Amino acid sequence: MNARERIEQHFFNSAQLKLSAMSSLAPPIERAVQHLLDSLQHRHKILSCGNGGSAADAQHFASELINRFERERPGLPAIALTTDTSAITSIANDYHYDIVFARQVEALGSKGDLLLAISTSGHSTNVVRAIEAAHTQEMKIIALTGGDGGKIAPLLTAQDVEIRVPAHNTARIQEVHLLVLHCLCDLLDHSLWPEK
Ligand SMILES: O=C(CO)[C@@H](O)[C@H](O)[C@H](O)[C@H](O)COP(=O)(O)O
Ligand SMILES: [Zn+2]
Repeated sequence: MNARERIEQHFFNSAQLKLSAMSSLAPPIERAVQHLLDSLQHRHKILSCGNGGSAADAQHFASELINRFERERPGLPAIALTTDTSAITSIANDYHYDIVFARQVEALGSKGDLLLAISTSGHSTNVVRAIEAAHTQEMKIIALTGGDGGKIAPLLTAQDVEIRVPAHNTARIQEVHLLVLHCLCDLLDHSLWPEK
């Protein structure tokens, strides 16, 4: 394949996955919005985490809540657990990288808050540990996963929501995760501030 063909293949595969995943992902996305609304309407907050590209997604979502998505509205409470390099480096240095998010969940999370946990494989140990810590704090989970859901899927309870992209390629899964996050932002805006 030449460069042009490779580019076209990426566009095609990404678009095809998004369309084929639409009907299976819409119901868990709707449930996730209900969880977000429940937390935000009761003045609780959203914590988000992930590694690599998913760290960027966790920050992307938190910034869209704190600042804005497409509509003028008040800021919403969200904290990306990927941004405080002093906290992350000291936790990893003094204890272990596996608990960089869990420690922050213990410190910042409380009952009624939500954890947005993002892992394309479902196998990142620090995300798994964050979910366990969130359950201890009586927080619900919205998990964005892929593949077979990895170690995250069996950890989730009936109170949680898993939005699992039916694919195995990390980049393709991330591309759908970003679309899911934008759906969540849009639905939140339209539920909390309906057009008059
Ligand atoms: O963005 C990419 C690949 O597209 C990478 O940075 C990727 O996020 C990293 O390898 C992550 O460590 C993968 O973690 P996970 O999605 O399996 O939890
Ligand atoms: Zn990436």
